Amino acid sequence: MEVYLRLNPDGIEVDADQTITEADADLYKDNSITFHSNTGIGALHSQGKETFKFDKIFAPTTSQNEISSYLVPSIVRDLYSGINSSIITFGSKHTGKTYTLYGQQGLYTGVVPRLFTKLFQHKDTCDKNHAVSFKIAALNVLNNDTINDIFNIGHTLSLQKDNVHGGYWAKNANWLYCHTLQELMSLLIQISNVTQGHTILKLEMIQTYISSNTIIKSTLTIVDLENNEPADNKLYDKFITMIRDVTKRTDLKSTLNKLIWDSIFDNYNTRLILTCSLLPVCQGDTLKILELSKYLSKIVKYDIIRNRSWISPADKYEVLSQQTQLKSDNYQKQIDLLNDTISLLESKAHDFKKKQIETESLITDNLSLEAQWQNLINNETNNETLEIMLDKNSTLNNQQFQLSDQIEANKFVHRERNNGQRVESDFDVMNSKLLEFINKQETKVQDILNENMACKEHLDQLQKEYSINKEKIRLVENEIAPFVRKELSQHSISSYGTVASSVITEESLPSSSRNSGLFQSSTASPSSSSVTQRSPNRIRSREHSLSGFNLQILKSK
Ligand SMILES: Nc1ncnc2c1ncn2[C@@H]1O[C@H](COP(=O)(O)OP(=O)(O)OP(=O)(O)O)[C@@H](O)[C@H]1O
Repeated sequence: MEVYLRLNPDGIEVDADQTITEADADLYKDNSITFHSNTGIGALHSQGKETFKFDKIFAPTTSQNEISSYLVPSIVRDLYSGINSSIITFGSKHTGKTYTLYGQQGLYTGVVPRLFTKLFQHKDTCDKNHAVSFKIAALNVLNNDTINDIFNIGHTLSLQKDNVHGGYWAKNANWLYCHTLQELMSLLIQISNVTQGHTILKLEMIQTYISSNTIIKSTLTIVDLENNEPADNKLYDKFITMIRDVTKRTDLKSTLNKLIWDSIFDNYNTRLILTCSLLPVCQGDTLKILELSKYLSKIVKYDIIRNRSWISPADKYEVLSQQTQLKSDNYQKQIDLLNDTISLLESKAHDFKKKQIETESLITDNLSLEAQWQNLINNETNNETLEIMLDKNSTLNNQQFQLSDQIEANKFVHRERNNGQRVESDFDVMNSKLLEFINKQETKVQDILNENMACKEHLDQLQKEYSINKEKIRLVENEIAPFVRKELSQHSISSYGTVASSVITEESLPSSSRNSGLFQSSTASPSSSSVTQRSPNRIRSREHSLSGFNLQILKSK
């Protein structure tokens, strides 16, 4: 942090008796002010002669151009180097804080508009590879600690921690992009028209180096602290308390303190401009401001640097450029690694998919086997079928073994027949021989079957005739014989056997036996004579004689 003092020109031209004169103080010597103990501020100071040192004292006659020429170039350089910068004005009432920052209303010739102009001028000199853009947000912090968004009037904002940039900022504050200097200037006018309480303005600068794919962000924070309160009131104490709290890292309570503390201490290159007046009526306030500077120089110069909270622009630039180089070096390596990892993962995924399909098919097979097994357990018929199948299978196996044994045996026989010489029989030859053998066997079987069929037909015929003859005998015995016996008894025929056969004619039978069909095939087969064991010729002659005999019986009646 650099601490500057700007003295207000009020009273410079008034009567020498009423102003601090060269005689009262060694003004601006080596950027310090020394008061003599007997007059003016020196008289107020209890310890008499006192010297207050600053990084720079801007005399009452310092013009806006001079102070800007001193401050602006270093701030532009910082911002383009990626270093955050802040300008804070603090001082007695109406001593030129706003005037220093923004200038006289309507003219805007203060440090800030000049700084903005220089930033845009520098942007125009950047090459095509180096793109620069700006965005701006502006807040008013009132004495009751409420925050108003200047770009969204009427909206009170709450505070939130800025985890990206550090410190605190207003939640949902409006950020407006500015593509031209004119846009930025018109926003500056808008800000100055609604200033109320403490005004905090943030300009974020984003630089993109397209070829190296690097983005550098830097922020400019401008704080115009209001001091409407009497000199002995608390703003000085509040300010000192804030600085003390921040350096001691104790919790900050006030919204204002939270909003500005990182602009002062957290990696910001801070320019604190203290303003005061040399008018006799302001001497009490001026003394407080001067003492403040003394306090600041003590704390800031030692504590902040010792805590390494502040990094010098050169160090920060070095770190940034090293990081950028490291990033680009590692970039390709990271891509290669990622590609390797991706292909490894893909192959693993492929393997896994394959295994998964195999497992699924195994599971399906198992389920089907299980179902079959369950089915077999549940169904006894199937069990029996299975047993039969197993039996058949084992029989088949036995036969196969037997066949192979036979083949082996054949080979052996074959070798034997070749006088013990080792002759390998080709399986095909063996097979065809076997087939030939089987065919022959089959033909034989077929012949036997045909013969059997013929025999069977003959047998059936014989059986049929046998049963017809048997029926005839039954008929003779049961129905015809009694009738014949009756006739014989009536005509005294002595021999039953000879007469019985002579009376068998259709007309002589009882009506129940006439259509029985017994006589239809009586002459069909020579075998029918087997019943009486007589030749066919003899039967024919007997019939002839029987019909004459029948006539005789009827005549005798
Ligand atoms: N160095 C200067 N040269 C010429 N005029 C100045 C200078 N400083 C301040 N003034 C004038 O003094 C008046 C008060 O200045 P300014 O409003 O900037 O004070 P301030 O400290 O911001 O006041 P406040 O405490 O009310 O915020 C303005 O009219 C301004 O133009």
